[in-house]
Amino acid sequence: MIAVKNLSKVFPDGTRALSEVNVSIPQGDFVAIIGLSGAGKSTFLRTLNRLVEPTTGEVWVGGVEVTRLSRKELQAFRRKVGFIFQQFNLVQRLTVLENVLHGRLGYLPTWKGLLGLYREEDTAIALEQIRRVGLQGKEQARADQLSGGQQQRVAIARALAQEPQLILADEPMASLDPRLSDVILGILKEYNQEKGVTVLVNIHVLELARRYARRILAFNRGRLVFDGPVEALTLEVERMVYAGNLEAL
Ligand SMILES: Nc1ncnc2c1ncn2[C@@H]1O[C@H](COP(=O)(O)OP(=O)(O)OP(=O)(O)O)[C@@H](O)[C@H]1O
Repeated sequence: MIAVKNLSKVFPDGTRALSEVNVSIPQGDFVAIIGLSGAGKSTFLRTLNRLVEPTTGEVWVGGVEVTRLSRKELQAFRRKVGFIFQQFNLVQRLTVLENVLHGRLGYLPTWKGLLGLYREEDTAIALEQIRRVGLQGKEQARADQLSGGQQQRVAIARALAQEPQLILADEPMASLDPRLSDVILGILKEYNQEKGVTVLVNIHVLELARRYARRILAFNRGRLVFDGPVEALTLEVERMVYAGNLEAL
């Protein structure tokens, strides 16, 4: 369960990216976050694990007040949150397996992580996630030898290897061929259904949001303007979400 209360973010240059956002999301939901470019989608997602520090308000995840955690506690919390970036964020010179094993670092003492002293169990989990994303046989390939779609699948496998309670994905298809969107969202959806792990994903293509999500959060200029099941996303609501820039659809 995620609960966000009166969340606002004003960046140091004065840009107000989020205004008084209130929302609660039950465990196991699959949520698409939509809105025009600059609406605050990415900022919202990042405040949930404090990659962006909120200016005011509270974020609760699974009964923990994330906004009150110390640096050390935050580190432990992030172990349970898989974050998938638009630009993959892999270590290019390392292999697929080594990158996915990084998802296990939070489970090891730092010195063992630095020396790459993973347990058998960590390797088994990493290999299982590599299979899940369909990259078996590529374990020893270097990340920089892979296509963009394959690299994003490695990034997803790394996030899943964390055995996360929550997955946050910031437009994970945005830098890929549109035909790969179904592959990426399909993997996240399957994991969500199988494990009951909550997934929040920023999607700017409305049709994809409709197809995969159970619930939609829509932002417009930093305000949450719609929060409901996908069936309630009528044309009227769409107009409000994309107000002032309908041609962007
Ligand atoms: N570090 C920052 N400093 C100042 N302003 C920022 C910063 N990051 C984001 N913003 C601004 O905050 C607002 C919300 O940005 P955000 O990236 O959350 O939007 P978005 O909906 O994710 O857009 P996109 O779909 O283009 O990624 C925008 O006006 C953006 O320019």
